[in-house]
Amino acid sequence: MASTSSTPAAAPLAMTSASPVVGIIGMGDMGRMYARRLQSSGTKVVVCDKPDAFATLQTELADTGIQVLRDGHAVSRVADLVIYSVEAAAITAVVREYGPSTKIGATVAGQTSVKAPEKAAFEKYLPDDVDIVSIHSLHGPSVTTEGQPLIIIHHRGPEEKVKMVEDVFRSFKSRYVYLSYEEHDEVTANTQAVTHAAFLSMGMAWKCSGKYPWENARWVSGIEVVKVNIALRIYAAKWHVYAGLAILNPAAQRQIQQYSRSVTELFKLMVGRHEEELSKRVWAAREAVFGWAPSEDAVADEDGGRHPILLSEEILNQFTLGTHDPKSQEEPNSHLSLLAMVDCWAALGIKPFDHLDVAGTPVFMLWIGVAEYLFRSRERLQSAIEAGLSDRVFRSDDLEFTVAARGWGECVSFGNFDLYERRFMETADFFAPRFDEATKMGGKMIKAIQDAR
Ligand SMILES: NC(=O)C1=CN([C@@H]2O[C@H](COP(=O)(O)OP(=O)(O)OC[C@H]3O[C@@H](n4cnc5c(N)ncnc54)[C@H](OP(=O)(O)O)[C@@H]3O)[C@@H](O)[C@H]2O)C=CC1
Ligand SMILES: O=C(O)C(=O)Cc1ccc(O)cc1
Repeated sequence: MASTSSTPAAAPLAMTSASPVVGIIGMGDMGRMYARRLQSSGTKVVVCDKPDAFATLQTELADTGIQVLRDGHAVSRVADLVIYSVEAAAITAVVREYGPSTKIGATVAGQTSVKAPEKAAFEKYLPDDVDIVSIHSLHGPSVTTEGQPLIIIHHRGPEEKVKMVEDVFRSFKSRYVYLSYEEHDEVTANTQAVTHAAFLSMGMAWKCSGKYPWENARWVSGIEVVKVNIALRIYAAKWHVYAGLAILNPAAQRQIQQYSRSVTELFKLMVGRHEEELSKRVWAAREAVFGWAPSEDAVADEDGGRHPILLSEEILNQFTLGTHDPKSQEEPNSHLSLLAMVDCWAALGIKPFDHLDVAGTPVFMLWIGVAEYLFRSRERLQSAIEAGLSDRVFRSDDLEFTVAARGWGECVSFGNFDLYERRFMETADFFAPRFDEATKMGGKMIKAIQDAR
C-alpha cells in the first residue's frame, strides 16, 4: 500500500516567480514551525490564526518576512497551497468557513493528525476547482523534520500537484510517504493512537498512586526511564492532539479497546496466579509479533536481519532518573504495560516493525524499542512473568495501571472530548514541575535511538 521516497535531500527548491505561495491557517505549534521553516527556505508564506490573534501575531512575526493576514478568507484568496493546521475537532467548522474562499486552481492540504474528518470537510466545503493533496508530519514541533516521515496524500487533482507539494517541502529533508486518506488513519491508529493509550495510562496510574515514579526505589532500570520520560513528554504536549487522533480516527477504537482488554486479561491472569495460561499467552504473543520461538533467545547477530534490534543496554543506561544508579540490581517488575502491548499487537495481527519503516513516529519507535528489549531476552521476559504472578509490592501499581487503561478505553469509546481533557489535564498538572527535564531527556533518547539505527 504505502510507498516511500528515500531521496529527502534532493536539489534545493529553485525559487522562481512562479513559486507557489503557501498559506497556513492556524498558527499554533505546528503552523509556526512550518511557517518559519518554509520562509527560511525562500518560500513566500502567508498565515493567519483566529482574527482576535491578528495583531499579536503581526507583532510577533514582524521581522520574519512571514506575512500575517487577518483571517482564513484572506489566506485562501492568495495562497496556491493552503495548509489547514488547526485542531482536528475544529477542522469541519474552519473549512466550512474559509474553504469556499480558496483561489481557483489552488491546492489544499491539512496537517491534522486524523484524516477522516479532514477528508469529509474538504470534500464537502471546498469548491470543485481546487485540488487536494494533504500532508502530515509524523513528529512534534520540537523534533527536527530531517529524516522524519512526511505523509503525502494525493486525493484530488493532477499528479503535478503532488510534485508541487514535494518541492515546497524539499528543504525539510523529510522522508516522503505516500498513502491514501484511509491508509493514513489505519497506520496511525496502529502506531500513534494505541501507543499514546499505553503512555497515558502509565501517567495516570502514577498520578493516582500519588507518587512520582522517580521517587520510588523500584524505578531504576532503563526501561522505566524510557516509560517515564515519554509519558511525561506526552502529558507536556497539547491534549487536543491526542484526543483528536484517538477519538476521531474510526480505525483507532479497535486498537485502543484491545489494549485495554489485553491489560485487564493479563492482570487477571496474574492476580489469579494462572501461571500456565499467562505464560502460554505471553510466549505466543512474542512469537507472533517478533517471530522468536519460545525456546529462542534473540540476539542481534542471530536475528538474520528479520527485525532491527533497536535498544541496547548501553543506550538505555545513558539515561537515569533522580539519583538512582542505573546499574543497580533491577527490581522485579511485571512490565504489564509492555506485555499487554505485545499481546494487543498479536491479537490484532499488527506487525509493528512493518509500520515502523512506513510511518513510525519517534514515540512509537521508542515504544517498540523497549518492547523488543524486554521480549528479546528470555530471561528478562520470564522474570517479568514471574513478577506478575508473585510480586505483591508492585501489584497495586499494576492495579492502578489496569484501571487507568480501562478508563482511557472508555473515555475514547464515549467520544467525549471534555472528559478526555479533564483526565489528561489532571494528570498533566501532577507532573508539570518535571516537564522541562523530561522533555529534554525524551529528546535525547529519541536522538540516541535514531543515531543508533
Ligand atoms: N503538536 C504535534 O505534535 C502535532 C500536531 N499535528 C496536528 O496539527 C494540527 C495543529 O496542531 P498544533 O499546532 O499542535 O495545535 P495548536 O493548538 O498549537 O494550533 C492550532 C491553532 O489553530 C488555531 N485555530 C483554531 N481555529 C482557527 C480558525 N478558525 N482560524 C485560524 N486559526 C484557528 C488555534 O487557535 P486557538 O488556540 O485559539 O484555538 C491554534 O492557534 C492538529 O490537527 C494536530 O493534530 C500534527 C503533527 C504533530
Ligand atoms: O510521536 C508521537 O506519537 C507524538 O506524540 C508526536 C506527534 C503527535 C501528533 C502527530 O500527529 C504526530 C506526532
